[in-house]
Amino acid sequence: MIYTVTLNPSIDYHIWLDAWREGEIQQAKKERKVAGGKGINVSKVLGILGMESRALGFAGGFTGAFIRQELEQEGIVHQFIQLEQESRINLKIKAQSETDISGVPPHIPPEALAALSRQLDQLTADDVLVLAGSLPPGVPEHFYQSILKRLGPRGVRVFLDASGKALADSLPERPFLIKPNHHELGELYGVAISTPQEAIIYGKKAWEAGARHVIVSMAGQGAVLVSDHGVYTADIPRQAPVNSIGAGDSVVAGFLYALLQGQEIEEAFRFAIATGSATALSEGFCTREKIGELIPRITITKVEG
Ligand SMILES: Nc1ncnc2c1ncn2[C@@H]1O[C@H](COP(=O)(O)OP(=O)(O)O)[C@@H](O)[C@H]1O
Ligand SMILES: O=P(O)(O)OC[C@H]1O[C@](O)(COP(=O)(O)O)[C@@H](O)[C@@H]1O
Repeated sequence: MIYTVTLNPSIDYHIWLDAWREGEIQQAKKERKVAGGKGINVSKVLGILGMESRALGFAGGFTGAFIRQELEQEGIVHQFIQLEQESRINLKIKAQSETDISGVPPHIPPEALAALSRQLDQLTADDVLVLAGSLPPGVPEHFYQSILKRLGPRGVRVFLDASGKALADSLPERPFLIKPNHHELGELYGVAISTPQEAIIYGKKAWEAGARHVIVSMAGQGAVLVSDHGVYTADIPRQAPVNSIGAGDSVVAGFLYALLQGQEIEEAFRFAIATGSATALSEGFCTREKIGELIPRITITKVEG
């Protein structure tokens, strides 16, 4: 079974304005409220691809009830631990440019954290675990690292989408995949990364530090992959994004799906990037049709190894 963990899920409240005008009352043109958070998005995209997963994490209040209900409507099995405090609401304002405001997260009490750890302790070598997204208050910064330490030696493959210290500390525990974007990878090494060549240099450092596959996503510039199988770049068709929310999560889901389908690394990377781009070029998430359309338009080049 694939388990996704979203410690800090949200209602993503997307709102479209003609233009952002500070200090004024404005009428929205359109709005959309969806269950969000990185692990949840991975479960949703796996669902679109026809692959079952189980969503874990914490959820509370009316926002938590909304998140659970939406997952049920989409046929995604979940086992969220109930919180007394409300899950957050993240605002995504689409005007001349996109502005994201992340809501205040709930505090996670120790007993909720212990309940999640008990769920994760049931996993075996047949399972894949996706740990994705920010850590709400109450969750120690080394939480992802400690899960990797416990489950890695049992043969559980862990896909990790984290940033900052939570990512840095996890690298020696050999996560199967990490997927920082170029800003997050730059932050990890205290540099600014703006080209695929630079992403390769620092992606290799993360690989040397222990991550077995490093996909550095670079929004409209595509991505690079550093792995035991070599170093690859993915060039994508240049187009203005329709929606970039969830594009990174779609890359993680696409890579996981393709590998479990038995695809070789190069084709799995192509599929992952097609999945990310299909989401970036759609209003909601990718569709199978859009992914199929994009696959032949993505150029994968093996640059080393
Ligand atoms: N403008 C775009 N055109 C085509 N694909 C895009 C665009 N923006 C993002 N993507 C796709 O989505 C992937 C993830 O985007 P990115 O913004 O790097 O991730 P994150 O959402 O984690 O910040 C990219 O590798 C690319 O495949
Ligand atoms: O847990 P974080 O890092 O605050 O991210 C949560 C936000 O990221 C998302 O999962 C989207 O992530 P990506 O755009 O990186 O794929 C949103 O649904 C959510 O609002």
